[in-house]
Amino acid sequence: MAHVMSITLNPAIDLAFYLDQLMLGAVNRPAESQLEAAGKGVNVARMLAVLGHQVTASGFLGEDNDGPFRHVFKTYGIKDAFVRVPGQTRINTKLAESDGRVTDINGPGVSISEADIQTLLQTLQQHIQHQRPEAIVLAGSLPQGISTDTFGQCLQTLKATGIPLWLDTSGPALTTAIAQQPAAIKPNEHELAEWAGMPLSHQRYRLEAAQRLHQSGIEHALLSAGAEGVLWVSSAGIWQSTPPQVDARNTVSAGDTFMAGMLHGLLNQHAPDDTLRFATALSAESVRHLGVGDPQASDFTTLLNLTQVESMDNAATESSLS
Ligand SMILES: Nc1ncnc2c1ncn2[C@@H]1O[C@H](COP(=O)(O)OP(=O)(O)O)[C@@H](O)[C@H]1O
Ligand SMILES: O=P(O)(O)OC[C@H]1O[C@](O)(COP(=O)(O)O)[C@@H](O)[C@@H]1O
Repeated sequence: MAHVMSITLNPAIDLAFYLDQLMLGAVNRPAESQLEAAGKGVNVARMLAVLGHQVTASGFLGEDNDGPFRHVFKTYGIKDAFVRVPGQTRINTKLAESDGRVTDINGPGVSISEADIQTLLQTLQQHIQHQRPEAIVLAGSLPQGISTDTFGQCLQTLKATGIPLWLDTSGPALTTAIAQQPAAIKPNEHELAEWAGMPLSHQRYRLEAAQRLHQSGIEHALLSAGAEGVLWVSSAGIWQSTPPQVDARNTVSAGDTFMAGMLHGLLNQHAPDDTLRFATALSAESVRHLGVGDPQASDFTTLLNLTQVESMDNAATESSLS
């Protein structure tokens, strides 16, 4: 199994409520609530650790409320290389309703200073030199105090290590990330629509956008679209997957589970269709509950068998001719 470094610049403690139906402006009494250390890179780290990889997690954590993170790192055997900064890590609220709708309220996060950024870069360099990870994942939004320019410089530093860099972010940070030509990127269709300059509601537009991403110099362009599945454009061809129908209770962290599943398959040199099938089935498994996917779920083999994967190479050729 591989060593992976996972970076979360703006982690969160996720507070999830399960409601029949959200009533705005009224007292809501959820049937269930849960509090968990999260943030995109933390979720990816946890999923990779579950899949047997050695993971070092880094980024910034508020020193006043890092208990839930320390608990997760200990439980999953993740090496804690987070830089502590004054204040509290944000709490993100997830309101999951019985029809599968989820409302996210994601806070801005702690304020990061120039000195904090330098400390983080030194910490990362030490860990990278010492452990030589086979991949670096950087996932999630930017905290206050990190501009897209600074983010771009951090990405350049990471890319200069020569270690494949996997990115998942949104908004202006996504545009900056794409410009740095990482090894892989995984936006969802709403996030990529901003960069593409058009809604990606149809498969044809998604295919064009994913191809453009790959042609811009990104080896693995991964475009996810919730229950409609994933498009993957790489030099190994174009693949599409459709997840099985599941009872979607909480879609939070589905994207993180998917990204970890893809990295797992590629690090283990699994065939492209097996890699995509596994990651898609694992992310479908994850939406049935809070948190990342469970490859030990009793029906996981059934989910794998029900996940459709097909080569799109012909469709892409037809699309470029029309
Ligand atoms: N309702 C759903 N049913 C089955 N699988 C889902 C569902 N929502 C998400 N997934 C799986 O999780 C993957 C990532 O979800 P998506 O919503 O696209 O990403 P993100 O969580 O980053 O917004 C999808 O490609 C799909 O495989
Ligand atoms: O950094 P952002 O973009 O605010 O996202 C943070 C949120 O993303 C999550 O990691 C979930 O991400 P995905 O649903 O995309 O997998 C939550 O745990 C967290 O609250």
